[in-house]
Amino acid sequence: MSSVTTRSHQPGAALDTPVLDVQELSKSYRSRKGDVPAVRSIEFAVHAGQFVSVVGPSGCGKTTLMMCIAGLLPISGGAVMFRGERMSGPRDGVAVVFQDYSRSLFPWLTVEKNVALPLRDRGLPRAEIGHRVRESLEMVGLAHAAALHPWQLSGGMQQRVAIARGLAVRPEMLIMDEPFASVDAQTRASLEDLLLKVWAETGTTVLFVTHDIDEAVYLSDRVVVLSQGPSVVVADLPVTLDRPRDQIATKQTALFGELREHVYSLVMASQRRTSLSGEPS
Ligand SMILES: Nc1ncnc2c1ncn2[C@@H]1O[C@H](COP(=O)(O)OP(=O)(O)OP(=O)(O)O)[C@@H](O)[C@H]1O
Repeated sequence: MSSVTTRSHQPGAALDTPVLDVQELSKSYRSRKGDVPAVRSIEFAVHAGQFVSVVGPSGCGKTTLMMCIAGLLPISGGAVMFRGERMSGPRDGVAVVFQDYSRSLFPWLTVEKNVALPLRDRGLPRAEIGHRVRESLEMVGLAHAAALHPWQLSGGMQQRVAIARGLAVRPEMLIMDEPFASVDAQTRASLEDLLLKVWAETGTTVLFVTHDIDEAVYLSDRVVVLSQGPSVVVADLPVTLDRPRDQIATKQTALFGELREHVYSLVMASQRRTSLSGEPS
């Protein structure tokens, strides 16, 4: 059993201080023709322990937004506040998991060494590194694979290693950018459930980007819907489905159907408005 401190998750509880407060964030990329805006004026907050997903039309700026929030890209305007402090670069309390596990894991390092990497960077003592690596590999069910190399694992297992690496730093917030987009549907469902289990065990705040509206509704406490790029927030919807969730029972509820339809219609409406006017609304 994992020795991680277990915090029982109560959606709606301890929601006073936002862990993350995104204030009028804008980001433009430089091009030869001048600045090209990718996100316009994004505003939302995420409170401690919440699971919040961000969805939007393809190319609307989801990855750009996540990179800005993680402190990996400089912002053009507004502010990203983490626990009330303005973020100006990567922070120890924030871990990021990307879609492409094959590029984020080092093939020449064992699973154990991949997970240990950010802990070595932070200069943690050896014994503490060993403890945390074992703990996070246990959380994702990969304790037995510690001595293997990424290329000896399936895609789903490699993404579990990437998640373990994020968890090993015991982040206050885990940012995930389409983490399950490169695996098959069955693996995706089991990774979603694994993530919900780890989230409930650790109480980590999760900010999750996905193309998949069903996935966003299934996992989240809230779904933030972005417009076509340069994006703004068009809706911030609470998801009041009971927890723990179940791939079959939850998705059969009337509420799940209503929520997915609502989010889907918002995304489609935003796409339609853009293609009719040529301008994002
Ligand atoms: N490094 C860059 N330089 C210039 N423009 C960029 C850069 N990265 C992204 N863009 C542009 O910014 C806009 C938003 O891209 P981004 O990848 O953030 O969107 P996305 O919503 O994550 O896309 P997808 O849904 O396809 O994953 C796009 O028009 C894209 O072409």
